[in-house]
Amino acid sequence: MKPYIEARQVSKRFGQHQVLDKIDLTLPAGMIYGLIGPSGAGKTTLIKSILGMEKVDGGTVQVMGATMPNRPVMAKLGYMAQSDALYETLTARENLTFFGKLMSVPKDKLSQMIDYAANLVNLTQQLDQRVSGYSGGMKRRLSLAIALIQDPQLLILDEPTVGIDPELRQQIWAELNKLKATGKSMLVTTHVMDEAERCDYLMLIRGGVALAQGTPADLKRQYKVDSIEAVFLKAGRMQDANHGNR
Ligand SMILES: Nc1ncnc2c1ncn2[C@@H]1O[C@H](COP(=O)(O)OP(=O)(O)OP(=O)(O)O)[C@@H](O)[C@H]1O
Repeated sequence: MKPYIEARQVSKRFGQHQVLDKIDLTLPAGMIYGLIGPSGAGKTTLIKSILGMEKVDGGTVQVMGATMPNRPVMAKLGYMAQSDALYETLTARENLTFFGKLMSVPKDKLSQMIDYAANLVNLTQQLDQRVSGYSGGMKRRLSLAIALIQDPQLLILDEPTVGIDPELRQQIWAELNKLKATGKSMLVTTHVMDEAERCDYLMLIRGGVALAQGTPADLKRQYKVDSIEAVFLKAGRMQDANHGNR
């Protein structure tokens, strides 16, 4: 079976600024892949390049065996962007209905999927409230519910848990793991180190360069430290030292 995502040597520049430098990423079925890095590292640009929303300057990207953008593949994936794109004057239910129809969720399944997705993100009680009255965290949760509405095989989630309280974050991660157990895959960006530890595989990215890639356990072993945060700091110092030597 082809990997869900296969990116080879992806490079991207904005003007003179090299934002991605020869990135390789392979996401097979049944895996949670974490992209972790500081603000401006290139995580969102990598995701947009994978989705075909940014044109790359070098390298190749395939999603489910297709070059993006590709409509049939888009229908099989759920994408949660970093900024919420919601209809503020509509209720959450109306938003979910709109996006469900857009994603061609069968009519007889739509209300069941809305209940499932709303329950997952703990919005069942507020489903019929207008989004304009939602807090930032509630909007994040609704965006996640929308990404799940067509029961996608592949989820691409850009900072899905920003503004979400720790208890609900735990629940969301538990659900992501359940989805994974059914063969679905997720590409998730995060700043939060304990979330990085929950991923099956990580790419540490800084200044558009993949500093390190591996399972959390492998990375800690390789860098001889006991946390992903420490791996990051050590890999970053090594990157700085190499730059200094140039
Ligand atoms: N359309 C654009 N035009 C010019 N520069 C851009 C554009 N989009 C992103 N950049 C630059 O590319 C770099 C990487 O941005 P990107 O949003 O991919 O980082 P990130 O790792 O997702 O950061 P954050 O965690 O803050 O979202 C940044 O320096 C950003 O300013």
